[in-house]
Amino acid sequence: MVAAARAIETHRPDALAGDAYAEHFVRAAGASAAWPVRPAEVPDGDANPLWGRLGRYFGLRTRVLDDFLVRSAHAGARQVVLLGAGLDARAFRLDWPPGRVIYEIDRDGVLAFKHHVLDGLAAIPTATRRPIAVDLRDDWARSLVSTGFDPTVPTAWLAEGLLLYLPPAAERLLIDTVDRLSADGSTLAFEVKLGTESPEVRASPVYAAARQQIGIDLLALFDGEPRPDSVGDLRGRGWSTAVYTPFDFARHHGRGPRPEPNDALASNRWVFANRPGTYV
Ligand SMILES: C[S@@+](CC[C@H](N)C(=O)[O-])C[C@H]1O[C@@H](n2cnc3c(N)ncnc32)[C@H](O)[C@@H]1O
Repeated sequence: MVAAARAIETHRPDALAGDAYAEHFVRAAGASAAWPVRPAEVPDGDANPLWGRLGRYFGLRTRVLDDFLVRSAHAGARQVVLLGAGLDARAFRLDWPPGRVIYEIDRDGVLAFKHHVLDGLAAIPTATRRPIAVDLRDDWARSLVSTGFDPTVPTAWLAEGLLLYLPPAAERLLIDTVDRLSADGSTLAFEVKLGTESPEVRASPVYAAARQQIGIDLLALFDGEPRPDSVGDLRGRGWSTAVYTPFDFARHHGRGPRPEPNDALASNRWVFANRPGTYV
C-alpha cells in the first residue's frame, strides 16, 4: 500500500518524493486494477480517503524522512539502518555521500520479494547495501553486528511505519538496542500513534475505504496494546527529541493532508532524536 502511494506521489505534478521502483513492487505483488499507481487512476482523486488523503500522507512522510536521512548522512552518519525496511528503495534512489553503508532489516519473505523485483530491474544501489532477514521481535542486534555494523561510528536509524505493528516488548527492545548501538552523533526518526483510536476515528472514512477498495482492515494490523513511552525513554537515556505532527510538515510544504474531524492521522507523531555529539 505504501509502495502504491509512493508510485502515485512520484507522478503528481507537485511530487514531494520520487520513487521509480514503487510501481514495480505494486505490479509484481499482483495487485489488481483496483490498486492505482498513477494519480489519474485514483477514483475521485484527492477526495479519495485512501489514495488521495492517506496517499498524500505517505508521500509527505517519504519526503520528510528522505530529508532526515540525507541530512544525517551529510552531518556525519556513516551507516543507515532501515528498521522494517519493507519496500523502501532509499538505498537505490537517494544521492548518498560516498562510503555510506545501508542496512535493511525486515522479515525473510519481504526481503525475498523485494530482491526478486529489484533483480528483475537490474537495480544498482547508490550506497553499500546489506539486507538482514530477521524478526525484530527477536535478538536482531546480533544479526546486525555480525553483518558488519560498527557501533563506534555515528548511525542514522529509521523506523518508518513500523512501531504501530510491533508488540510493546519489541518496541522497548528496539529503543534499547538503538541506544546501546549508537555512537555519539547518531540520529533516529520514528513514527508513533498516540494511544488507540477512538470509536469515532475507527469509523473514519480512511479505514472504511481501505476495507472497501483493497480489502484490508488496517485497524486489525495495528498492535492494540498500550504503547510504551519511547520518547520519554530516549530522553531519560540522554537523547534530545523533537516531536511533530504530520500537519506541521504539510504546512511547511504547502499542501495536504490537513486536519479534519475524527481524523485517523490526528494521533500520528513523527519523532526525531539525536544522541549528543551532533545536531541534525
Ligand atoms: C508498513 S511497512 C513500512 C515499510 C517501510 N518502512 C516503508 O515505510 O516503506 C512495515 C514493515 O515492517 C515490517 N515488520 C513488521 N513487523 C516486523 C517484525 N516483527 N520484524 C521485522 N519486520 C517487521 C513489515 O514486514 C513491513 O515491511
